[in-house]
Amino acid sequence: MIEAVGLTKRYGAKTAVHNLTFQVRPGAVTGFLGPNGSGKSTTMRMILGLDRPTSGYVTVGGRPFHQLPNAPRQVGALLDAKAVHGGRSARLHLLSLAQLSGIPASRVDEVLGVVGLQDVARKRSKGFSLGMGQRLGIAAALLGDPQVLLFDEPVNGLDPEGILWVRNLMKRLAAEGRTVFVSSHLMSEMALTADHLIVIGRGQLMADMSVKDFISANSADFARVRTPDGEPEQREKLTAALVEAGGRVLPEQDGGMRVTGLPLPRISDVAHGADVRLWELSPHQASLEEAYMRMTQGAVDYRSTDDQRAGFQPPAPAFGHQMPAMPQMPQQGWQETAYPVLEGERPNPYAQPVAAAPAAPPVPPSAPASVPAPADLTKRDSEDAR
Ligand SMILES: Nc1ncnc2c1ncn2[C@@H]1O[C@H](COP(=O)(O)OP(=O)(O)OP(=O)(O)O)[C@@H](O)[C@H]1O
Repeated sequence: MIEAVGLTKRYGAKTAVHNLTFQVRPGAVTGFLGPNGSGKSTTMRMILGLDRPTSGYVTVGGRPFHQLPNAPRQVGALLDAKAVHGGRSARLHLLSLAQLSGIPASRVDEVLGVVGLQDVARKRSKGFSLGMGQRLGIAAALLGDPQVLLFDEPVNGLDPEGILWVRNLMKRLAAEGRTVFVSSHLMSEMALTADHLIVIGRGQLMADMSVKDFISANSADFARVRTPDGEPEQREKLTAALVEAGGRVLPEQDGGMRVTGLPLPRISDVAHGADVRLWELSPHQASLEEAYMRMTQGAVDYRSTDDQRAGFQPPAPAFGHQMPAMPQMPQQGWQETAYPVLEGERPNPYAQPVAAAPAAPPVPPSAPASVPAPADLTKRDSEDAR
C-alpha cells in the first residue's frame, strides 16, 4: 500500500503538490488523474524518493522509500521511458538494472518475453519506437517482481494492441494482489482499466473514489429521447409537453433530445399524452471523460485559444428551458464553460462563484432543426499529446 499524508512539494514560489492525503490499496488498479501540470509526476517522484517533500510524508508498505530494504524488489516504476542509455541493447539495459539489485539474469529474459521485446532484445534501444521504449520501461518496472507498481502514462505511444496489452497487464497485476498506481490522460482507457481514482487539480486532492462513484458524483444522468426524423413538429410538441411537466430539454446534434428532471416512465407518459411517437427513449450516464472534464474544468492550466472559438460552447437551450448559469472560468478570456453544473451535481470545487453569464437567446418553438447543437464533449485539445 502507498500512503501519503499531508504531502506537499514547493519549488521556490511554485507549489506543485499541496497537502495530499490518500491511500493506494493493493488488489486494485488506482488511476491517478489530473490536468497537465497538476502534480502527478511530482507526487510519483516523492513516492519513489526522487524528490523530498517540503512537508508531509509518503510511505510504501509503511516505510519511506529510502528505508525499504531492497527497494527495487518491492517497488517498480515507469516514470520516463526515455531515461535509458540509448547505446545499450534492451537486454543489457535490463541486465545492468538487475545486477544492481541482485536480480538473476534469467528474470531479464522473462520480462523481455512478458513485454514482447524478446526479438529485439539485442538491438540498441536508441533505435526503438516510442511504443517499444514504453515496453522496455514497463519491463524495467516488472524486473524485481515488485508488490507495488507505479506507471506514469504507460500507454503513451502504444498502438491499440499495445494499449490493450497494458490494460490486461495492469488488471492482472492487481488481480495478483499488487498495488498498481497508474497515471493517464486517456479517460476512455482509465474507465476500462482502473477500479479506483485519485484526481488532483493544481496539486490538491479533488476526488478519491471508485470509478463508478466518480462518474455518478460528477455527472447528471439523462434520458435520450428521439421523435421520428423529418417530423419536427412532433419534436416541438414533445419539448413543450416535457418542459410543462417540469423537465429540462437540450437538443442533441443528431436531432435527439437530452432530457433531465423526469424519470423515463414519466417521459413515456408525457409523450403518450401529447400523442407523440418515440423512436428512442434510453437512460444515459456520462462517460468518465465527461465526468472528469466537469470536475477539472476549473483546474486546467493550459488551454488552447481555439477552445473559445469552436467546439466548447455549452449546449443551446431548447424552447422553454432556462440554461443553468455558467460558472466562470478563472482563466483569462474564458466566460463560459463546456460543462454547466446541472441539477443534482456536486459543484466543481474549482469553479468560481457564478458571475453574470451572457444570456442565451431564446429559441422560438418554431426553431428549425438547425438549432445550435451541443458541442462534441468528447474532444479536447488538452488530451495528452506527448
Ligand atoms: N523541478 C521542478 N522545478 C520547478 N517546478 C517544477 C519542477 N517539477 C515540476 N514543477 C512544476 O510543478 C507543477 C506540477 O508538475 P508535474 O510534472 O508534477 O505535473 P503533472 O501532473 O505530472 O503534469 P503532466 O500531466 O503534464 O505530466 C508544474 O507546474 C511544474 O511546472
